[in-house]
Amino acid sequence: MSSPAIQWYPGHIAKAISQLREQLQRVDVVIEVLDARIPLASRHPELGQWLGEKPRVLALNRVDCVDPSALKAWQDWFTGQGIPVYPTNGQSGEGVNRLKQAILQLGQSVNARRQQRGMRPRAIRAVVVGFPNVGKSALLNRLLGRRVAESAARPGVTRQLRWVRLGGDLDLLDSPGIIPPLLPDQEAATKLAICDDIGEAAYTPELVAAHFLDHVRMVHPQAEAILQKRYGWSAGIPTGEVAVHELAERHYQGDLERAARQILNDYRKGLLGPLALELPSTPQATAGPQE
Ligand SMILES: Nc1nc2c(ncn2[C@@H]2O[C@H](COP(=O)(O)OP(=O)(O)OP(=O)(O)O)[C@@H](O)[C@H]2O)c(=O)[nH]1
Repeated sequence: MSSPAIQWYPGHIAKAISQLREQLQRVDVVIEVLDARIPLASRHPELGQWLGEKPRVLALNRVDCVDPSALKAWQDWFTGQGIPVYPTNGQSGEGVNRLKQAILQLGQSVNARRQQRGMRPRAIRAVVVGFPNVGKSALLNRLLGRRVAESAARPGVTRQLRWVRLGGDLDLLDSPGIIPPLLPDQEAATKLAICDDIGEAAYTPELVAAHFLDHVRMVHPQAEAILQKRYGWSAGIPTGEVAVHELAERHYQGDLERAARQILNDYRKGLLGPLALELPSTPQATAGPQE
């Protein structure tokens, strides 16, 4: 099935990216936040170039939204590529201490250099970057142990770069979700839409929900039974498109958009269970992350 056409680039993002690139000079460590359901689709393709040799850690956030075997597979996959990755849950705080230790450890060389020059140690400066709605603000709050950034269940909440300095061992720069100006990989863009990691204005829910149903049944053989149980579908519904139509007819007086939103929201809220949309064994993983 071909992916629905998706394009999204809100006005504030271009400005945020140029400010972010400016601020990177002042930063010791970069925390790149990925959506554990789609670790490849949620990697920003240009970030590697902007960062150069800057120390970086990956936070694989929303670990509660994927099954443990998928999580383990991704940890092994990233580790195998020499990329340190830290599974986190921005809502519960799980994994955040390990992430913080890794950040502080990476930043240690800054204070070692300062000490050599007879200067006093200072807080490590880190920036939290990633696509919209992946959980950057939630993680920032967890890392600082205080609710200082607004975190909400919709993309595009954080609009400006902002340093948060609480006088502890870590200063953090919160940044708006960044996305590339063009999304040439429409398969990846569709996954971002399914996971609510790009704005609703970018896509048609019916097409995205249909794609989700086709995709999730391909990746997880058990999804068929889960979907049948939740939506009362009989066995053998051939395509996601037919399934969305069927649900709309049965429950929403033929309103396809409402049926589609129901399916997408159920997935996003975890009501279909923890289901990763990408696994390292699926073909796209063999190419490795784009840099
Ligand atoms: N289930 C689950 N939800 C999470 C997790 N981390 C964050 N969230 C929720 O995801 C939503 C988005 O989180 P934010 O912290 O606002 O995301 P953001 O990346 O800062 O979003 P933008 O400001 O749009 O760039 C919020 O409702 C969070 O509570 C997680 O690990 N698991």
